[in-house]
Amino acid sequence: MLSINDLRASIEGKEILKGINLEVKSGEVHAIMGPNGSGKSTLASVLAGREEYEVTGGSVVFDGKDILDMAPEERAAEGIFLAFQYPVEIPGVTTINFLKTAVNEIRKYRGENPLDAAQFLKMVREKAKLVSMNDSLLKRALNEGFSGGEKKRNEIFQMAVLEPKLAILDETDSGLDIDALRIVAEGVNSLRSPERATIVVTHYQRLLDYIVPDYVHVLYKGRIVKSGPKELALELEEKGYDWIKAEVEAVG
Ligand SMILES: Nc1ncnc2c1ncn2[C@@H]1O[C@H](COP(=O)(O)OP(=O)(O)OP(=O)(O)O)[C@@H](O)[C@H]1O
Repeated sequence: MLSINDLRASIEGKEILKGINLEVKSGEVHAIMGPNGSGKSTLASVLAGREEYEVTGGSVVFDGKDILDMAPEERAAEGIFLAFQYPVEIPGVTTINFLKTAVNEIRKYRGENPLDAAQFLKMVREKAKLVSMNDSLLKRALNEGFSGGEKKRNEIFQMAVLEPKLAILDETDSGLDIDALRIVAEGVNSLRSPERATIVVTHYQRLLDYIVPDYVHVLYKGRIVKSGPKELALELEEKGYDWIKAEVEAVG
């Protein structure tokens, strides 16, 4: 589904990603961990097409198409969802209207008819139930005055409504409490299916107790320096990152 080859990216002339290689197949959940400043959020942002980052080499192929030349909206329409670390507030636009526009833009891109109000509401009610989203939040302006946990739930709800093929969750610095961890985990698990995949970027080993990943990767100095099964996250929790750093330095 997703094939990242020798991906390099810079910000303000500084190279942050120094040759990332990663294969994600449908049905899989991949966790990306690593010390502070290793490039995790940069990777998530580059995959989502955020413009501050300059891609200086490599390729990212999603469902057979190179996405690096696509605008973020096109990537979304192709089925990639990035839950932003700090979701934006849009005063005056309700969550539900925002989502209706987003869903219908994606349908248009795919050559499908837009959903009418009744069809959309029916779908939204089902999804809201799935992620225990409170009705009153849907009618409030997008993210305005939402607590951290409410924003998080809203983000996961957006993901449920948009039904992405690939969800990229960046939870490196989002201050998740136990409830928010559960919200994220339940959302991801409820969307787990053989046709979809998830990449979860996180510092929280605990999150991986709830979202059990198929693979764990450690990013360090802009490269994936170690990959392993879910047990690798436990080993990291116990031993920290120093042993991995030492291994990398020893190899040069
Ligand atoms: N806008 C920016 N301007 C300059 N440097 C940046 C910018 N954004 C990121 N960087 C640098 O890129 C490097 C990687 O940052 P990134 O946020 O991707 O790391 P991370 O692995 O997600 O870190 P953390 O675990 O601390 O969230 C850091 O050294 C950071 O200072």
